[in-house]
Amino acid sequence: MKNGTGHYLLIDGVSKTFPGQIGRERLKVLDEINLYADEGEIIGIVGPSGCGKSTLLNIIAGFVPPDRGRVIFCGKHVQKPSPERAVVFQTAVLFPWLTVWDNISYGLKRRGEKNIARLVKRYIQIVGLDSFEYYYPDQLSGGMQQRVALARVLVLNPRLLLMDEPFASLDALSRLTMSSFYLTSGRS
Ligand SMILES: Nc1ncnc2c1ncn2[C@@H]1O[C@H](COP(=O)(O)OP(=O)(O)OP(=O)(O)O)[C@@H](O)[C@H]1O
Repeated sequence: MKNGTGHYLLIDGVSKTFPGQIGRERLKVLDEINLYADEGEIIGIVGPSGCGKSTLLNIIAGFVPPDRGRVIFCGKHVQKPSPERAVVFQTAVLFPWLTVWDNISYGLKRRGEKNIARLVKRYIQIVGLDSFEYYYPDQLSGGMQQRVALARVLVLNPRLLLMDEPFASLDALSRLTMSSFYLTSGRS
């Protein structure tokens, strides 16, 4: 879908500073960032540690506001988080008191989705956790937890998927599998 600006996602002159150390001036992290993406596009943002990649992602997600500039997604000014813009973090953020199955079905239930069991089963299979449906997060390895986090987000079929080095805790083989899976995954 295009919007009034002609872009699916538009990052328009986004700047961000953070307080510096006591007595120092503010830390300029993002300076007039412009970027746009069309539907279906995959964009990777690379840069040295501390250059502001996560900060930009957090602004697109609506977790933090920019000092200047704006983010427009599907014609709407981003001002807060939305399930339309899902985020997978570097380390998995799961509900520790819920099983794999319940972590993945949580968002679907809240949304009142039908066919929850079919969808959850499918995504558990895709991320290769078939025999672990009833395990709790602390019974899984870091990479397995990350796969649950990915399935939990993808099952909701978000319009925008923001990933902050989500495969960092996976081994090379799992990383390959996960990348190809997420590129080809789509609700049917
Ligand atoms: N809440 C905050 N308060 C103060 N400074 C912050 C805050 N968040 C980020 N920063 C600073 O902003 C700069 C950019 O951080 P950010 O996490 O965006 O970098 P990054 O490019 O994602 O780094 P990495 O690749 O190491 O994860 C860093 O200097 C960091 O210290």
